[in-house]
Amino acid sequence: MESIDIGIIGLSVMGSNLALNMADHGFSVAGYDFESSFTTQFITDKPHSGVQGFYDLQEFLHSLTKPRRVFLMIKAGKPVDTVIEQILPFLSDGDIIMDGGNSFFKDTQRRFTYLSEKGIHYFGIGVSGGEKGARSGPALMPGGNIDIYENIRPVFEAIAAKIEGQPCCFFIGSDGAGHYVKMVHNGIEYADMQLISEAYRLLKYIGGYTDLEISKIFCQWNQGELNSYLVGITADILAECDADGTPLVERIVDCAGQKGTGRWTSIEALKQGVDVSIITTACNVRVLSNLMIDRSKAAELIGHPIREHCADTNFVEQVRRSLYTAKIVAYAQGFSLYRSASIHYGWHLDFCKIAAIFRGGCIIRAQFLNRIMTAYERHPELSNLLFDEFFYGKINENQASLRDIICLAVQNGVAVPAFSSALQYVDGYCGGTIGANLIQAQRDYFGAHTYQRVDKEGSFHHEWKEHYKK
Ligand SMILES: NC(=O)C1=CN([C@@H]2O[C@H](COP(=O)(O)OP(=O)(O)OC[C@H]3O[C@@H](n4cnc5c(N)ncnc54)[C@H](OP(=O)(O)O)[C@@H]3O)[C@@H](O)[C@H]2O)C=CC1
Ligand SMILES: O=C(CO)[C@H](O)[C@H](O)COP(=O)(O)O
Repeated sequence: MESIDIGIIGLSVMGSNLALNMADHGFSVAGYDFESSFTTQFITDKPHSGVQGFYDLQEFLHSLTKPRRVFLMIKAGKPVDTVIEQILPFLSDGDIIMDGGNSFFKDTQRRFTYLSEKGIHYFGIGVSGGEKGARSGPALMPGGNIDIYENIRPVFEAIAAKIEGQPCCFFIGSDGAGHYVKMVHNGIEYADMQLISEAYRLLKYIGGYTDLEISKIFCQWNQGELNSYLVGITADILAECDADGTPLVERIVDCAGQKGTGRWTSIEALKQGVDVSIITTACNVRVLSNLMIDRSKAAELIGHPIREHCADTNFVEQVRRSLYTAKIVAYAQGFSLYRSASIHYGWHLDFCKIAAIFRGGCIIRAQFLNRIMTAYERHPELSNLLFDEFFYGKINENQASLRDIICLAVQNGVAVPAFSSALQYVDGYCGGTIGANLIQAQRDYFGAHTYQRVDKEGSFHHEWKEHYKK
């Protein structure tokens, strides 16, 4: 025994496919799942000479070469703590536990410290790419102790997606940095999906296009600057029909779940004082989508404009430009949060490398990540992507389309909260004053919170006539 390179606990969608990917790259893999039928299914449905299934936890851990490398690919949250406690008695000094699930980064920081004190090394590894990515090349975001990273680097670089020959995997930073980067990746994923969904609804309800026609439009868009995994799969999805020929998407309930990473991004951004309004909007839409009964009640009570198919010949192009522009803003917001977190947590995040690894394997892979890389290569300290010449150039080029499309949507009662949020961000950022002078005055009026002046340094309080009159 003691000869297997790496052990994976959790043989569901992700764990089983990552195990096969590792085995394809010449690593011997031990697989274990607390549900024995998963192990049986794993070794019978997907047999591989490099993979061995185990039914006994102790045997599984004893099969691993020391220092042991144990990769957890299980449900995030309490199960990770439970499994860590279950395996700890069988581990020795210097062994390595890696958590590849979507764990909250603060849990990863806590586990990192807890296990370090016990002589166990801990890595939080962001994994993106879903089932297919796990099998043939995900994007990987490892965070932990850089001195130990060399011990696991060969495995992860081997199995990661490759772009221009480079693995979509690099050491992100200490303790929870890898999971943080994955969390915001998912936040951006929520925003991107919501924007695409709004573009679809515009094309459908204002453009009057059928699902199949919209699939072709997305297919066309995927050939240009919007080229991305999510635009590509949207084209596929819209072309898919149910048994009777009805577009399948029409048969799917208008209600979407969330496991938490988008919401965490939004909460974290509020704590950091960073505006990620498009991500927050996308979370809110998922929340609203779940209020099915309330939504139908509201639809009966509150009148709605009659929708017209009022698109002109330029309409599709205007929606495309709007989607591209709003997408730029969403990524700019996500990367602003990286910047703030990098300073706050002392992670020294490399934004260019983060954009680079997102180009392959992951759900938000997109051609325009090359533009983000270029922007950070040009200006590593860029405080907001919108200050890069390519991106502000695109906003200048396309903002008229975004405004026109939002007006059309508002007039027709087609909700486009993420498109609107993108424009509000741009207008708030670039439109001169945003009304905070009046807010300062109000705070000083009711709470004597003081205000700052444009013509003098310092803090001032005013004896507001009406407030202080006897
Ligand atoms: N699916 C995806 O596209 C992606 C998922 N992830 C993350 O990867 C992780 C695994 O995802 P996925 O493969 O989809 O599977 P699930 O998120 O459905 O989790 C199922 C796995 O977690 C294990 N598990 C659940 N509860 C416990 C527990 N209390 N103790 C021990 N094990 C437990 C299950 O084991 P058992 O059979 O014993 O119940 C099973 O192996 C999750 O954290 C997920 O968020 C990351 C990227 C993409
Ligand atoms: O991490 C992922 C993709 O990158 C997972 O698919 C995740 O489950 C997506 O988040 P949610 O379930 O909240 O939509």
